[in-house]
Amino acid sequence: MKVTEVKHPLIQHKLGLMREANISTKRFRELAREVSALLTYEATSDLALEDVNIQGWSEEITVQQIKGKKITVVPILRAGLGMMDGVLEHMPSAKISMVGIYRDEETLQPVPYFEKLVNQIDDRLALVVDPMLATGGSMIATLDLLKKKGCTNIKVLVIVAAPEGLAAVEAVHPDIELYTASIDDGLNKQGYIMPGLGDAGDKIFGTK
Ligand SMILES: O=P(O)(O)OC[C@H]1O[C@H](OP(=O)(O)OP(=O)(O)O)[C@H](O)[C@@H]1O
Ligand SMILES: O=c1cc[nH]c(=O)[nH]1
Ligand SMILES: [Mg+2]
Repeated sequence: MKVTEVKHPLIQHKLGLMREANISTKRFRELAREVSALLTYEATSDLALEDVNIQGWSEEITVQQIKGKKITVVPILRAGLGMMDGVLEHMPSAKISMVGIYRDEETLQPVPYFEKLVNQIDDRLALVVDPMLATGGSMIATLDLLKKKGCTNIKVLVIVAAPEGLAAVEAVHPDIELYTASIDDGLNKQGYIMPGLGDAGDKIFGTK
């Protein structure tokens, strides 16, 4: 699995701000969106371009455009929704595929509860977004689902990843490319990422 920890100063600065204990819902949301936009910039740096002829201001010219442009953003509900707008800043026409999965607080096992994917998802690059990769269970369940639907071109964007979650995803989905703002120290006894961000879904939605 290709894992990229994006060390760009803007990302590291914004991630540091997200870790502050008393951050407001508004600020956490803003920063999640901003970090997601920057991760998207990095994750799409290898998209193929093609030459296209257009009418320029004085003559016909050849410009470059992204080839195919078939992308679907896949937020893992709920917290993944906090990253969606940041991704869409760079690709406003992308289709959205929703996957609802929560992690059982006792067993830490993923519990799927919703699924609405775009048609012909097998034809698209899927950008899966979730701020937290902890045990990896929720991400593995999402990747299993996308592959079952025929998706072969998948990239994952997470704001914070635990080494345990990365190893778990790698073991089952070694073909995936993953971009993260930070590989943190590891999981605590409750399965939270340390130092992490706390409960990202609660922080984005203002629930406690
Ligand atoms: O890697 P894992 O151990 O599976 O944990 C990570 C998952 O936990 C969080 O979601 P949560 O279950 O809190 O749901 P929410 O987004 O609705 O708050 C997070 O957004 C991931 O989806
Ligand atoms: O640290 C963690 C782990 C799972 N889900 C979160 O929101 N935070
Ligand atoms: Mg949550």
